[in-house]
Amino acid sequence: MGNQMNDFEWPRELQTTIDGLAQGGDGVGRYAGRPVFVAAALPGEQVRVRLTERRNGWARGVLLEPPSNPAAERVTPPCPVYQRCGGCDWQHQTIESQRQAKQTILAEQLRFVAQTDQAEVAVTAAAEPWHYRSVARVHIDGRQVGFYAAGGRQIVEFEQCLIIDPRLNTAIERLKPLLPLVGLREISLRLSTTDGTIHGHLLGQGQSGWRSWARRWLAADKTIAGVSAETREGWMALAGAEYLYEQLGNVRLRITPTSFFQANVERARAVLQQIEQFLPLNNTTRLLDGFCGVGTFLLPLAHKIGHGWGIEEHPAAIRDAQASAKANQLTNVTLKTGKVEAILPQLKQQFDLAIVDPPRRGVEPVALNALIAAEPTMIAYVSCHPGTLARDIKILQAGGYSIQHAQPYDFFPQTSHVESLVLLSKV
Ligand SMILES: C[S@@+](CC[C@H](N)C(=O)[O-])C[C@H]1O[C@@H](n2cnc3c(N)ncnc32)[C@H](O)[C@@H]1O
Repeated sequence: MGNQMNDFEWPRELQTTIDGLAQGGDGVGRYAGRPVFVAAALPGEQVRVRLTERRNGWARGVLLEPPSNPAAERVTPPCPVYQRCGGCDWQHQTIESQRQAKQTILAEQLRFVAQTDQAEVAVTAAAEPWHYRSVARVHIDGRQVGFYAAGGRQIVEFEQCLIIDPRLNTAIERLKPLLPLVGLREISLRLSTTDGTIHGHLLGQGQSGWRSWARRWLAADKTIAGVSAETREGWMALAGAEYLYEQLGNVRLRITPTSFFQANVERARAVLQQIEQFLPLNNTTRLLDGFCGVGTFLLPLAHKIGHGWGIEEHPAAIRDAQASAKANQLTNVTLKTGKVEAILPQLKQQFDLAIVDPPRRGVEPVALNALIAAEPTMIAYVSCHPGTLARDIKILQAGGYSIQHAQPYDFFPQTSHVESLVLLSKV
C-alpha cells in the first residue's frame, strides 16, 4: 500500500457516491472533501470501498461489494477473466456510456488544463466494440500462455480474448501445443488486416533452438508468415518473412517487428481520412509529420503534397518509412531519425501544415516552440493521452493557435484509453 506520512487520517474502508469518471477510468467519489478513485464504479452509484492507496489529498480503492444502486449503464462483463486480466478496465459499462465518458474526459481536460471553453468536443467517432485489436502480446511461462494480471506479473490464461482479432485467438490456440520453448517469456503477434498474415516476435533469453522452433511454428500454422526475435542490438529474423505489410490509403507500408504500428488499424485509417479532409493539402504543401513511425500518415498523404518531412526516433521505423517510400515511388519525402525536440529546432524549415502524433507523454515544450516558429497554418494533433494533449494545446494556444475541431476516436473500446484528434489553426 502506497501510504505517505499524512496529516489527514483516512479510514480503511469508506462509503461514497460516485459523481464522475476520471481520466484513467476510475469512478470518482469524495470523502471529507477529498477525491477517492474507485475502480469499476460508475457515476451515481453509492459504493462501499476498501482503500488500497492513501495520500494526503486523495485515495484509491476497490469495491467491497456490488453497488447498492447499480447505474443504468452497468452491464455484466462478458469476459470470464474480466478484472483478473489487466486488459479491459471498462467492460462493466455499456459501449455508449464508455464513448460518452471519453467525450466528457476530453472536454474536461481541454476546459481545465488547456483552459479553453472555445472547444466543442464532437461525438466520439466509434467502430467495432469487440475483436478490434490486430496485436496481441502474450506472456509465457512453460506451457502457460496469457496476459498479465491487473497490476502484476502473474499470467492470466484465457480461451478467447474478446478484443483481439479472432485470427489471433486461433493462432494462439495453435501455438500452445508447441510449448514450452526454453528461454521464451513473451510473444508479440501482429496481424496484417490487409492480407491476413501474422508475424510472431519472440522475447526472452534467446537460445540456439529458437530458429528450429520458429520453423516448426511456421509449418504448424499457415497463417504465420514470419517469426523474429528481440536481440540486444534490435531484432533478428528467425524464419519466414522478415516484415509485415499494411495498406493505408494507396500506400503499402512495411512494418518491422520492433516498429510502432497502430493496434486498431481500422481506426488509424479513419483518422487518416479525417486528417486528409481537414488539412487543405495541395501540390505545393510543405507538410511535417512529427513522430511519424513507419510513415503511417505522411506516406499515404505524400502524393497530394509538394514535400513532406517525417521525424521519428526509432531507427527501424524510419528504415521502414524509407523502404515504403521507395517501394511506392514517393520521392518527395525527407525522413529524419532522431527526437523531434532535437531535430525540429535545427531544421529551420517553414511548414504549411503539420501532424503530430506523440506517445503518451506528449510533445516537449522545446519541440512545440519549434513547431510554432515553423508557422504551419494548421496542426492536426493525434493524441493517446488527453491530459498531455491539453497541456500541449495550452502552449500552442499561447503561440497563436486555436482549436477548430476536437474529437475522441474510440481506438480501444472496453478500456478507458482515450485517443483523440484535435485540429488547430493559426488565428
Ligand atoms: C503514437 S506513435 C505514432 C506513430 C505513427 N504516427 C503511427 O500512427 O503509426 C509515436 C511514435 O513516436 C516515436 N517517438 C517517441 N518519442 C519520440 C521523440 N521524442 N521524437 C521522435 N519520435 C518519438 C515512437 O517511436 C513512435 O513511433
